[in-house]
Amino acid sequence: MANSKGPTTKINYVYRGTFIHSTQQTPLQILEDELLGVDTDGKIAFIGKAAELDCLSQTFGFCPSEVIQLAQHEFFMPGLVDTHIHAPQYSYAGTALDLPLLEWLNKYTFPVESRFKDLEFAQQVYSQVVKRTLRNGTTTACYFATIHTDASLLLAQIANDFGQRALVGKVCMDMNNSVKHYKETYQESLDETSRFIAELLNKKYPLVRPVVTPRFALSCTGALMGQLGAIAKNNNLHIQSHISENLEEVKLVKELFPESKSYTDLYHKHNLLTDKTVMAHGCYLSDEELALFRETGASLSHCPNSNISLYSGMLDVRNVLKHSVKLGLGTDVAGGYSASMLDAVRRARDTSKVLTIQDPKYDTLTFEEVFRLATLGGSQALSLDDRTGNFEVGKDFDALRVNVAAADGPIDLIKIEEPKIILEKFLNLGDDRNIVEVFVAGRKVVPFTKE
Ligand SMILES: O=c1[nH]c(=O)c2nc[nH]c2[nH]1
Ligand SMILES: [Zn+2]
Repeated sequence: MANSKGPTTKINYVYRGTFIHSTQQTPLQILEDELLGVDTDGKIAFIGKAAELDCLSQTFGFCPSEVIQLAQHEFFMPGLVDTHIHAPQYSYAGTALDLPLLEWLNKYTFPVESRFKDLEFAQQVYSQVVKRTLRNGTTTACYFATIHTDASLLLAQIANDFGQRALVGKVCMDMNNSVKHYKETYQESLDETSRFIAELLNKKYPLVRPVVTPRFALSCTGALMGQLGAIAKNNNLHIQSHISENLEEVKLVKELFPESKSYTDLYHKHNLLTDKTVMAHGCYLSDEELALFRETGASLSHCPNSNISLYSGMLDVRNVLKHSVKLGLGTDVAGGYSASMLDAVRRARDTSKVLTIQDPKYDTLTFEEVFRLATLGGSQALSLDDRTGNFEVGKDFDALRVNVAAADGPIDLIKIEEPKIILEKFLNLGDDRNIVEVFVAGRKVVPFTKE
């Protein structure tokens, strides 16, 4: 509906066609033959019926002849939100999928991440991952970088240059017994985290923010976790980490921190669970732990490709939702082998179906619900839902223009289909060839204007 207050800024452009998004009330709202106007600040100024064109054009001061009409098989959907992705690991995505988490970290991840001291290497990989994810419709990404401050700042700069909304974390780890050169001292970790935050905030990038990033409990001393919690609190920052991904990890955390009631309690004691915290995985959380997530407002990132690829486990998403814990989807590159959030959508559905195979009474997630997790759910999990996640008036226009019938694309349509079918086909069969334009905060960022 139109903004009753009328225009405060000028309209930059108006699209006419089908808009599909989720709301708190419904996982799938299909708006057919609608008009959506974006103002010069990149915000959604109005959304209303095309039949009201004359009225809207007068209220918002745009010219009806400048309205851009979507084609038959096109629609707009909100940008995809990747709530958990390791940018440096993109360098080996699609390989190294033969080991469970802890062995995988020691054999592949830590040696590769240690190379990001080299800024030229970082520049190459970070440009690739930002471009690849944007092209695949990730308008918001929550990135882990490495322990290297300057390379992490470079990732933030690249995201800003390409116009991606991003949270960027310099990884903190003062414990690593297997790859000894890939860790910091307690003091280095704190000093470099403070430098990272100060330098990144000083850049005043409009869409890129720092996120405090203790890697996980097995990489951080209690003292470091506690201080990182304090830094996040003092600067009102996001926090990200991993939790309860793999049974061996859970067992070791219990042995290393016997005074804590649970893995979740350990993070809670160190001030790491806030309403701006996102924890990846959570496959083995108890109901009591989920209740603590709910109480603190912390969220989970479900990374189904990674959970299968690293033999970790399967998250019971239905139970997480039942506990009213905020939840988004993540690719978790490179434990997850695909950088595309469309893959995360498919794997989330597959995992839910496997749970139903194991227990036929299990209530499988619908494609509509998974669509919501990949968009609005992700924005809620990152506490960015006041800015993005769906097509509410006042939010930034973060959107994908999708053409399911794109020439040379992966989808064959036999006949004209209704929008719901078209969305389902795109989610299950589509790829970047179907994503003809990507907008972040109203700016067209795909196709790229620079290489
Ligand atoms: O999937 C994961 N990827 C990682 O890099 C990592 N580090 C700790 N725990 C982790 N889990
Ligand atoms: Zn991860």
